[in-house]
Amino acid sequence: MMTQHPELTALGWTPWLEQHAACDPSQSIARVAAVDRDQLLLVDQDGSFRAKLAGSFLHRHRLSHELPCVGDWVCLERRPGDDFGIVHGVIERRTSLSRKSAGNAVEHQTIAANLDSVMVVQSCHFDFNLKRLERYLVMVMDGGADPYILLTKTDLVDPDVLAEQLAEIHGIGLMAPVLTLSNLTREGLDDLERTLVPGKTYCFVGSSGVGKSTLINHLIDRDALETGRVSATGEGRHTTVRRELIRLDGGALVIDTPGMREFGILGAGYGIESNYAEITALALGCRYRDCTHGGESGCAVRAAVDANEIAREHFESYLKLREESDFNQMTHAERRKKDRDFGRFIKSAKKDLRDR
Ligand SMILES: Nc1nc2c(ncn2[C@@H]2O[C@H](COP(=O)(O)OP(=O)(O)OP(=O)(O)O)[C@@H](O)[C@H]2O)c(=O)[nH]1
Ligand SMILES: [Zn+2]
Repeated sequence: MMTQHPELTALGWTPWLEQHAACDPSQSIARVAAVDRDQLLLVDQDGSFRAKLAGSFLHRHRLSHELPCVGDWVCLERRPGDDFGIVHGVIERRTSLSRKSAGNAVEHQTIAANLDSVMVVQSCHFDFNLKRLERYLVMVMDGGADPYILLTKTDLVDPDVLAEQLAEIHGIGLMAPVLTLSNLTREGLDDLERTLVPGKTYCFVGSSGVGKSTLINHLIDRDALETGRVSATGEGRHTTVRRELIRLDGGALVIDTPGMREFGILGAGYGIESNYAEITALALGCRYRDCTHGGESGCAVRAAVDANEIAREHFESYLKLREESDFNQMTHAERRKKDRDFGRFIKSAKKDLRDR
């Protein structure tokens, strides 16, 4: 049954989610604002409330990435007078940001879901590093969100240094929009705020100390910070859950989780792009964000292979690895289907390469 939920638009609800939601007509929809062990803090048009996962849901979903994370949308049952909502399902994620658990290819942890854009933050003072920037951009794009590059602490470097860094970013063909700012002088803060679209969801990733917290504090005013803390008394105990999905005064949504902060360190061991840095860097220059390099127009990777700037075998092994990586991130049903489709695609991509 198709229902519209205009009341949820301000929280990030979209037609795509509407199409992919498979909630029971008796269930309502809410977004996950924080996860606190076995409890969830949810928000809907009426405000925030707590919820727990239905036993049947836990029984069916044992992998960590199948459990709700901040930014997820869930189907729930909520009876008047109940302290807790009961979550019966997680609505398919449009995008996500995840990291692999060490030593396990299938098990990976989703840090945040349904992000529209991810701002990859580097400080132009000491922290600036193109290779690491590429790695972050690839991780963001792998999860389906649009990347932005944000250089902070512009007050600490000469304008020449900043100009040189911008030239380097453009020089390797990165297509993500670049913003610069100083949390100290607040120069560039207005530009960033203008970039944030109401109803869209953002997060900031980057190494520790680049100024993410300072920036988010600038974006949120004190009032929002206070209301962001939700206290609730239930079952004789008092809990305070720090809300990680924040709605700014301008209407944009920002996800700020501790997991996001660690993302930089833990994400660094990520596999594919370290060996295929040139390819993934080139991929950022492809016309389509979701380019598979399988023959789309404006494909920067194919162009480089054709120009012999990248060895064909190298490209083929990249495709192979990419296939495995994508495969690992899918559900079992998706896998059975994609296994066949992607097999055909790889075959035709290879044949295509040989035929040239
Ligand atoms: N000069 C200058 N200092 C800044 C700027 N932004 C942040 N800082 C300082 O840099 C230090 C680290 O800033 P944070 O906001 O805590 O950095 P973070 O990225 O949130 O770090 P984690 O919370 O560890 O991930 C603090 O002492 C800030 O005051 C800036 O634009 N210019
Ligand atoms: Zn391409």
